[in-house]
Amino acid sequence: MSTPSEFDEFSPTSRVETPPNILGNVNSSILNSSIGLARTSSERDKEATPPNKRMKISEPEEERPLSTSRTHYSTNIHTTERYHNNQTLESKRRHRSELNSKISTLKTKIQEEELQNYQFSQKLMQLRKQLAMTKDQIAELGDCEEMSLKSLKTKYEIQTKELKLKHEHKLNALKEETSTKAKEIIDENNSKFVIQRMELVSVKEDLIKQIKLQQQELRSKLIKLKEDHSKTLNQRKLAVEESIEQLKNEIKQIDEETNVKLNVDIISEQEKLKSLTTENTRLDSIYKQLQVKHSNKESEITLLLDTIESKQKTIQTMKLSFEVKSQEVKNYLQQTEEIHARLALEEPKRRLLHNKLQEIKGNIRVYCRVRPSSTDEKLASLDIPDGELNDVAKQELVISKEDQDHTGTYSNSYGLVNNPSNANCYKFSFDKIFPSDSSNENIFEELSQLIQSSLDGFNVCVFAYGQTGSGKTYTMSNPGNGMIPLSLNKIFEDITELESKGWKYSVEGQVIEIYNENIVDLLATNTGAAKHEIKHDDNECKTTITNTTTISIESQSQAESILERAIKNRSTASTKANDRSSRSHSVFILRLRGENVSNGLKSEGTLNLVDLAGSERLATSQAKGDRLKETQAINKSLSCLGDVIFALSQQQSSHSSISTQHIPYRNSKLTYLLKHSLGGNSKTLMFVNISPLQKNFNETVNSLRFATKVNSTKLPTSKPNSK
Ligand SMILES: Nc1ncnc2c1ncn2[C@@H]1O[C@H](COP(=O)(O)OP(=O)(O)OP(=O)(O)O)[C@@H](O)[C@H]1O
Repeated sequence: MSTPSEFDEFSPTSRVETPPNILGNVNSSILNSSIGLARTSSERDKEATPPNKRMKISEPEEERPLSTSRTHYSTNIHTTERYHNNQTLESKRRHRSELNSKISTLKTKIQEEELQNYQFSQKLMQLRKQLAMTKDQIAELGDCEEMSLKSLKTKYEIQTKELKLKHEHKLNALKEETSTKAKEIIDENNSKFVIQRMELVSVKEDLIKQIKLQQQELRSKLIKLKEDHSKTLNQRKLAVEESIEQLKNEIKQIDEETNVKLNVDIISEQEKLKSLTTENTRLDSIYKQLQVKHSNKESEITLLLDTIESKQKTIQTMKLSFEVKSQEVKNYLQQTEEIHARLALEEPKRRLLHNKLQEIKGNIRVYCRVRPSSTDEKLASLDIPDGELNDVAKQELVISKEDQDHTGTYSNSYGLVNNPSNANCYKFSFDKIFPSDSSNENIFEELSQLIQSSLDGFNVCVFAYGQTGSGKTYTMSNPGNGMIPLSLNKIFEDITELESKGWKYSVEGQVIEIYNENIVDLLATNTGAAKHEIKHDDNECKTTITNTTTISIESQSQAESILERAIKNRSTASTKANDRSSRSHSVFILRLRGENVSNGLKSEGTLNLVDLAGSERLATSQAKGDRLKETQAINKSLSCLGDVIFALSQQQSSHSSISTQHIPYRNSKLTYLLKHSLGGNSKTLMFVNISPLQKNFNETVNSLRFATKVNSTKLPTSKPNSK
């Protein structure tokens, strides 16, 4: 793309706007002349020659091939084709004539153009000539200008010189004039100054006179002032002297007063000094006394030092004897260790003997416990004839519905048994009978041996049987001294004792409740109704309950808190189901696993502590609805318990060590759970709790009958779960 500046140089507008001055024409003529120099001579000739003479226009060339083609077609092509060809030829001819006319008009146009060009070139030449002329004129003008300039210069110089001269003349005249004027002025001023000076001198003299007068006045004034001042000074001096005198008098007075005071002080100080000297003499005497004491003490110290020396000697002798004693202790300890080792060796023997003793006592033991009465209600007659053992090593209990005066004890024998006519009089015999005044601790003495058996690897089952309110829970779970807390106490005591014999024990606990033949986990943290199934390993004589909480018990205190938790959970359930605790069996299961690191012996025993549901009969309880269902479930499970124990006794009486007799464990959840704690490898203790009240007589008799049935059973000789 061309820039506007390049384009504007040749545009018609730029030509119109350019002013037609001489310089512009000169430039264009110079331009044209330079262009003219660059052109060849032939080109210049062409420009000089008119275009119509120069151009040679040739005829159109289509004419010639048309005549040759026509002769060619006239011989070879068909007539119709020729007609068509003629037609086309005609149209082509017309077209050619049109074209020819167009060409001729174009030619005339070209000629016109060339003519115009020629005219333009002529004009250009004229302009070039004009330009050359103008150049010459300019040169002439330049020369003229130079000449005039020179003349002007000389003129200027002459005029300047003339002017300078004139100026100098004027200046000189002015100078002279000014100097005369100045002289005149100076002279004038000088005369004025002289006059003024004269005047001033006279003024000065006047002034000096005045000053002198004033000085005299001032001097006289000063003398007067000095006189006045000396007078006042004298007066003041006198006044000051007077005041000094006064002050001196005052000082004298003060001096006198101070002297008096000082005298008084000196007297008092002297008195003090006197008292101090007396004190000093007193202290002197004390010091003397102390010196005496000190000498006494010194003699005491020497005595003490002597005793210390003798004591040190005795310490020395004691040290020697201590060394001898410590050696003896070491020997004793060694002996103790040996004894312990021997004890560990003797332990299996001890276990065997202990078990034999338990067997002698009976693998099923029944203890009867009479609850104390707390009301004024009528009591039945209960007689425990002095607690003596009968010919089968049992204690007897005579019970009669006969009225008894409320004496609070049952130790009297009424001779009721000797009266066979008395239909309401019954005699029972058990392994042990605990009267109402027996404490839980007394009862536990009998149970503790079975705890030892459970640690030795036997399955032990402790029941509390009896009607509601007969004291089962009190016997089993009374906080602090129930059979369960005391058993736990005993277990942890024995475990620590057995540690010295090389035994290490682990204790696991579960607490469940059987209510309406359903198992409830009393240690569960969530209240969800998990299903519990009882499973047995008959080879290992082990029983497990699915989905129940098993807690590893490390200490007595932990065991107590577990028991508390179970009791709390049981009471919660009880509240929900209207005193359910009386109508459910609760079972505290303790698994005791022991291992002797010295001899590799292992033992595993289970201790089941069972608080059975109240055993009252349907007729007595007159239960209906849910209560009836509960009572039926209880009765069923309790009678199943009786059946199982009976079957076991039958098995025992057949003298068969191999289990051929069917034992109906499966008939109730309770018996099925206690399968391995009732038969075979087990020891059973049943507490039959009875009420002393006359109104409970029938239930008491029933309980005693059930207990008698159990007591008559002897389980086969058992072996511990030891490996
Ligand atoms: N030997 C006893 N000495 C003192 N109080 C006792 C004794 N035995 C029972 N009691 C008291 O008698 C009441 C009933 O006892 P307990 O609750 O133990 O009976 P229970 O047989 O467990 O009854 P339930 O079957 O309803 O659970 C309780 O208040 C208990 O403290």
